[in-house]
Amino acid sequence: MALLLIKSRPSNLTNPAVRALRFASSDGRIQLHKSKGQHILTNPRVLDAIVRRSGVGPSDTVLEIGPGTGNLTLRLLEASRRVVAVEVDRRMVDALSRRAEERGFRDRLEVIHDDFLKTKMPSFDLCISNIPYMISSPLIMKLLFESVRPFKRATLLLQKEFAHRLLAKPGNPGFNRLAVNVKLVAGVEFVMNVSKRDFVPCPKVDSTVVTITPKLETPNVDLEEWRAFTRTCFNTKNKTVGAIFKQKRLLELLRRSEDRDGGGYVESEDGVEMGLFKDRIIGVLKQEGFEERRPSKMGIEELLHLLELFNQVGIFFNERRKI
Ligand SMILES: C[S@@+](CC[C@H](N)C(=O)[O-])C[C@H]1O[C@@H](n2cnc3c(N)ncnc32)[C@H](O)[C@@H]1O
Repeated sequence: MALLLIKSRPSNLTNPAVRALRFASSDGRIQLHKSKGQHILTNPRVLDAIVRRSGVGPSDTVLEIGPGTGNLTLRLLEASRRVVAVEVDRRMVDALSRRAEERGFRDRLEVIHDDFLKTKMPSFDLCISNIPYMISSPLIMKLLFESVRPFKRATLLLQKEFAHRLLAKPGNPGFNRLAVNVKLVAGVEFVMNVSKRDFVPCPKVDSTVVTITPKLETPNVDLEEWRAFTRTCFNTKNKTVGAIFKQKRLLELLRRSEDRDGGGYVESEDGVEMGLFKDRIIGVLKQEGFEERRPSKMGIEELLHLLELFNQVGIFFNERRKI
């Protein structure tokens, strides 16, 4: 029986202009690549605190994204039933596998050698990771919207400013589309700040640990439509939602604008045009150019439903709030 599972796929992260850094680890010298976000968390107190605050228990399967040389992984193996780690760098996969084997953990560790954003999502109870910061947004979207089955919680070490935008309330500076998308399906909580001095090599920015807990019930919404809708709302900087969709006026205009064939365009005060065909919204045209969208299944009723959901996540249509 293969005890240490390593699934492999060639990496496409082969930028020749990569800026490499020298780092002396306990496993020998490994060249760390900034382009892969390789900042190793070395402070044992912080590592222990992350494990403790994650609430991991002996029955949990943990997903770790970007385990690196395994400083966090070994602690997670001590505390959990099983760890599935996804790592893009072959050298890290080897270093981690060696360390896990030395510590007698090899039958409880599965290492997937792949880019997390491209790999098939494994099943897991908890995700606990010091992630590569440059893929933070797509990583969180993948966790929340592509998980095979519901998971309990994700405990993530994020760049401090990024974490604070996720924690921001509607109307606060920094509140962005990712925060809205996350808020629809999950709750985000602050856990602790981590100094940049706790990493080797020392990054330019401090970090923050947050937990992201999926809601037990998610709203009844076509997530693809929701994401297109929030993209429209957040593409127009420094505007309120009310300015983008003047609800009554927009709907009146939409209905009146329909031509003989059932198609038409209307323009809002902010230069946002919506294309209609037989009561279906087929595209959004803005001052900067046409935003490509597949013909939408969304009709006027669905648009109103999305606006209602916006209220539920705390963005009120009629309030003059900046988003
Ligand atoms: C910030 S380091 C964290 C290392 C380790 N978890 C720690 O706490 O010390 C990020 C790790 O993610 C890996 N990585 C970068 N991009 C990745 C991707 N797209 N998929 C999976 N792993 C990735 C890097 O090779 C690196 O090992």
